[in-house]
Amino acid sequence: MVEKRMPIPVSEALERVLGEASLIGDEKVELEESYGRILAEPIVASSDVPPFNRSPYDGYAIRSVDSAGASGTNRISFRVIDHIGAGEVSAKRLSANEAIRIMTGAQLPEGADAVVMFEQTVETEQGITIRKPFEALENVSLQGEDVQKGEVVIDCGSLINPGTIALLATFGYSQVAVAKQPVVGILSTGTELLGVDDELVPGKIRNSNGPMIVAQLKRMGFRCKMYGMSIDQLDESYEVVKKAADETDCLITTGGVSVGDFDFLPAIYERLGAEVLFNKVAMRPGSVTTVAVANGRYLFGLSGNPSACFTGFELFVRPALLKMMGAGKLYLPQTKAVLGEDFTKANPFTRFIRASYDGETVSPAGFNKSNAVSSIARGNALIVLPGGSRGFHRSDTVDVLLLGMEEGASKWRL
Ligand SMILES: Nc1nc2c(c(=O)[nH]1)N[C@H]1C(S)=C(S)[C@@H](COP(=O)(O)OP(=O)(O)OC[C@H]3O[C@@H](n4cnc5c(N)ncnc54)[C@H](O)[C@@H]3O)O[C@H]1N2
Ligand code: MOO
Ligand SMILES: [Mg+2]
Repeated sequence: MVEKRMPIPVSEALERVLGEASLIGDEKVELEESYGRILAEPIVASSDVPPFNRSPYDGYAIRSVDSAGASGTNRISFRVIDHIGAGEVSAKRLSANEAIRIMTGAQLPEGADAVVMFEQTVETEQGITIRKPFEALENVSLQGEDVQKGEVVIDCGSLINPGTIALLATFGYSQVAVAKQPVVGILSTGTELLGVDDELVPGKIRNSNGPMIVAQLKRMGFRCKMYGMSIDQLDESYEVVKKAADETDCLITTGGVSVGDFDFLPAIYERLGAEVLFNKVAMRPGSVTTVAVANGRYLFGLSGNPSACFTGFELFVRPALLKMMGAGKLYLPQTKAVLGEDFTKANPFTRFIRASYDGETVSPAGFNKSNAVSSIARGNALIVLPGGSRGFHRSDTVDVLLLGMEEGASKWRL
């Protein structure tokens, strides 16, 4: 008798997975190594930004009071007493009707409270004339207008993006506290599997899941430990899984989780004494996705079918790894879009369709069965159709998860 498995909703499965995540700890890295990592400390402004009042234009620094009453018929003259570029500080202090020629980024001289752009001046023998009055602080970039000293600018748990790098540099963080990255292992199971260089022979296929998961991890900035391929033989697979599980924080296996005669992962989990969190999820593809934990380590048993394997990674592995790092945004960004074509198949379970999203419309990316490889490559998104629904039509609005975005979302509605 084949074992009867009870499917649980995706949200419930996710909750069980995330409930097992323990923080991996943090480490210091050089600023230039920190891109793509998760901040393990908030960024606190060590100074105002900008740190001084400065000119946002190339022009002349003046005292606004001196410009009062200026007009086309009453041009007001200024004597130019100094000339500074960014990085220089004038030693002069402005007196009545004096101006300092100043370049963008230079600190406003003493006494000055406005800047006149070159284009608003006429040069004369002695200096310049202007034809309009300026208000106090007109054309001045104010100290602290961007960030104020002591402010928490970026929260702990944020992804370090290029802008974060700019901030870290602004505040003098030559080293940054970031979350350590979990050690992730990958093992592809299946007697049918060949390496990428092998010739196809009857009954065999090349291992595509292994390299695909390496790339899914790489997209998250992770490297991984490769455990290659193992044949469907219980003792042999057990030894590899045991070794890999001992050496990693998270082991991802592909294949061998269903109810077939050569699907040995369930027996391996049992032999390991692992706790199986679930082995059936109400989703398509990836219904057989199995997640277990042993000694505080994750064992992700992703389905062998490529589309199911891909989806299982994005839905469960990705948020779990991010949670281990204390990330604030665990989930793929979600949006709504208009369906580009009919999808009339019934959805007994929540269905995740590899799809192509153009910013407005989303359409299935071709052949979309669990065993499909092509639609993974052609897609940049997943359409989510709720379980128990059928008959989605062109122009209907559907939920979409976006793939490959730099940073995810902090909430999910599945
Ligand atoms: N009687 C039942 N049969 C099946 C059920 C079921 O509920 N009852 N579930 C089906 C579903 S759904 C899926 S999905 C698959 C899952 O199977 P496994 O996770 O056990 O994976 P395998 O049997 O090892 O392989 C499935 C499929 O994928 C190919 N594969 C495996 N590894 C790779 C790889 N590394 N690269 C590319 N392709 C791979 C493999 O050759 C098979 O074609 O079970 C259904 N059966
Ligand atoms: O796990 Mo299977 O992918 O539902 O097709
Ligand atoms: Mg199988």
